[in-house]
Formats: sequence, structure tokens, C-alpha cells
Amino acid sequence: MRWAAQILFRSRLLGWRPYSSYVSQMRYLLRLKEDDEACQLALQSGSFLLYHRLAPLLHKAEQGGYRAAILQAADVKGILRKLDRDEQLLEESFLIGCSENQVAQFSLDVGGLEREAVEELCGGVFVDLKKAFFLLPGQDVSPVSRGHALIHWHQTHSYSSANGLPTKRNQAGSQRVCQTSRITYYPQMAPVAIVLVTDGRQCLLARQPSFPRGLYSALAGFCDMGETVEETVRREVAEEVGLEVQSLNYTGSQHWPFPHSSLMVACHATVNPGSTQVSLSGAELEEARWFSVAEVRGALSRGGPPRRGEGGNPSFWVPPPFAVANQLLQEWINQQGHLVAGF
Ligand SMILES: NC(=O)c1ccc[n+]([C@@H]2O[C@H](COP(=O)([O-])OP(=O)(O)OC[C@H]3O[C@@H](n4cnc5c(N)ncnc54)[C@H](O)[C@@H]3O)[C@@H](O)[C@H]2O)c1
Ligand SMILES: [Mg+2]
Repeated sequence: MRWAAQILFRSRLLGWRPYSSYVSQMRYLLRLKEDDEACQLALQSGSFLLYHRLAPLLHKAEQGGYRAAILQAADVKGILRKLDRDEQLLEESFLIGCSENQVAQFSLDVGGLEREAVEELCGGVFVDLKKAFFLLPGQDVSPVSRGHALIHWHQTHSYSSANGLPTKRNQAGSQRVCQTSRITYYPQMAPVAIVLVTDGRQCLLARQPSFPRGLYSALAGFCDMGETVEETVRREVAEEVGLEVQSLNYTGSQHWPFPHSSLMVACHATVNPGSTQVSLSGAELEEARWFSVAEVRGALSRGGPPRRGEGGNPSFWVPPPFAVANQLLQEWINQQGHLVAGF
């Protein structure tokens, strides 16, 4: 222990702080958000996710499927030069994260450039975000979704909602300030509660008319102003299916870029097994049904939407693994497994 204390003491004398790499990463990101010059410098050696009118750039992965295309600053500058555009376009990027070795990551919409020309120069393809979600592996969904959300927020907040005058972004894109009133605007997310309701034996899933055929998902709803997540869950379940939640517990969360930018807060809830009669209200849901463990297990193992010519039961499928609704279903199935094992 003595030598460890000595190393700690000496490193402090030398000004080196024994932070974990995570803490260093987060401190670096914070500095880039607060210091425009540091962020401008980081742009010159950063990595970039490109979008064309909000459609992310993907490329074919060697092992099959698609990955988010990650370009280096020099690649982006090269593309801009070849297309006769000013390299300053790089400064329109937004900071979305940084790697463990402190390479800053940015998202940049090149909607002003010719789509096909950029695709050809990058060897990739711009794909609509919803479609991209089905093509990308799980680890790419979060940065692509974050980059998309930030670009969209800036594109729709160029003017102050208080006086209609222009707002100016900081270099990182973590805020915009109205130049006249000095009001600061921050990127916003709408909180949404998503809940898997069970009666101990079955779980309740529902369909909106806009869902693709056969897709059922957990109940979800935007939080009203002033509500807690618990209140939203109880209200949404009562509103949408006419049931009263007995107990609920939080399990996880997810950023969701649809319809704009939401923070999905995921919960499990139970209703009294004696009161499971569903009654729909309004036009939001076209159907809500109870599903057995076997039905859900089958849908989870079949994966996402049924592909043409594939077997399985196209009349029931559930959101794919990148959606938190899928996580709720996995957790419920795992819990049922334990209940059976412990019986
Ligand atoms: N990631 C997942 O697994 C998953 C699964 C299901 C739903 N979702 C998402 O949850 C979100 C909410 O679900 P829902 O549609 O059932 O919500 P909902 O039941 O609250 O109904 C939507 C309606 O709420 C109103 N509304 C209130 N505040 C709003 C806001 N800030 N933004 C948009 N509309 C608002 C609108 O009238 C809208 O038509 C959807 O965007 C959906 O994409 C995600
Ligand atoms: Mg809803």
C-alpha cells in the first residue's frame, strides 16, 4: 500500500491526476462544450458522421450488413475540396462525443452538397434514419441517433421563440444564444414513459394504425407538464386501455429520435389479474391484446419484421433489439424463466 500512496503523492506533485479514462473523457467533452477555441481545434483531428438532409451515411461492412460511416477530418476536407466547397463547412458540425483517447466525434449535415457525389467519394450511401436503424448493429444506433437529433434541433431553432430574432450556436452545438435578448436555448428532449403491463401470466401489447402490419409494441405516452414518470405511466395506461396500474418499477431508458427527440423511460407495471378487460379510447390505438410467454418468446426469437419469403408468423412481431420495447420484453421473458425455474 505504501508504494501506491507514494505514486499517488508524486503524481499529484507532478500535476497528473489519477482520473479514470471515463472521467478524463467526460472532462474533455465538457471543455469542448465550454471553450469554442478548443472545440475548433478538436474539429481538425476529429471523426465525423455525415448526414444528407438528416439521412445518415452508411457503408457496407466487410463481414456483411452495414455500419455507420466514420470519416476523419482529413477525409471530409478532401471531399469538400473535390466538390469545390469551403473547408469551413466543417465548423457547422456538432459535437456528439469523444473516444477513449480523446478524439472528438461530430455530426455534420452536408445537405447543401450533391448527394450522389458525396456517396461516390465516400463509398457509402445516405439512408433514411428509420431504415438505417434496421440495418445498423446496436452499437451504431446510439451515436447515429444522437447526431441526427442534434442536427435536427439546430435546424429548427435558428430563431428565438421569445422574439423571433436569430440565435447563434456555440462551436460544440450544445446551446444557442439569442444575440439580442441573450436568452440561451439548449437542445431538448421530450420525456416519454414506455410500459410493459403484465397480469402475472401475460403481457399487454398494442398497435397504432400507422404501425407496419403485425407489429405490436408496449404502451407509451409523452409526459404531461409537471407529471412524474409514475403518474404518466398510470395515466397513459388508464387513458389508452382503461386499466389501473397496481405497481410499477423503472428498468432503463433510451434516447429515441422519433418523432423528434424523446427520452424513453422504460417501466414494468402490473395490473390486477382479476381486472384485465381492455377498453380502447380514441383513435391512437387500433388494438391492444394480451400475449402469452410462448407467443412473445417466439416473436423475440424470430427477430424484426418478417422478410419476404421467410417462414414464421407475420401476424405478430415485436420491435427489434435497438428499441427499448424489445428490452422490456426480453426482461419479462427472462423473469418468467426464473419464476418457472424457482417454482
Ligand atoms: N423505442 C421504443 O421502443 C418505442 C416503442 C413505442 C413507442 N415509442 C415512441 O414513443 C413515442 C410516444 O408514444 P405515443 O405516440 O404512443 O405517445 P402518446 O400516447 O402520448 O400519443 C401521441 C400524441 O401525444 C401528443 N403529444 C403530447 N406531447 C407531445 C410531444 N412532446 N411530442 C409529440 N406529440 C406529443 C400528440 O397529440 C401525439 O399525437 C413515439 O414517438 C414512439 O415513436 C418508442
Ligand atoms: Mg401512446
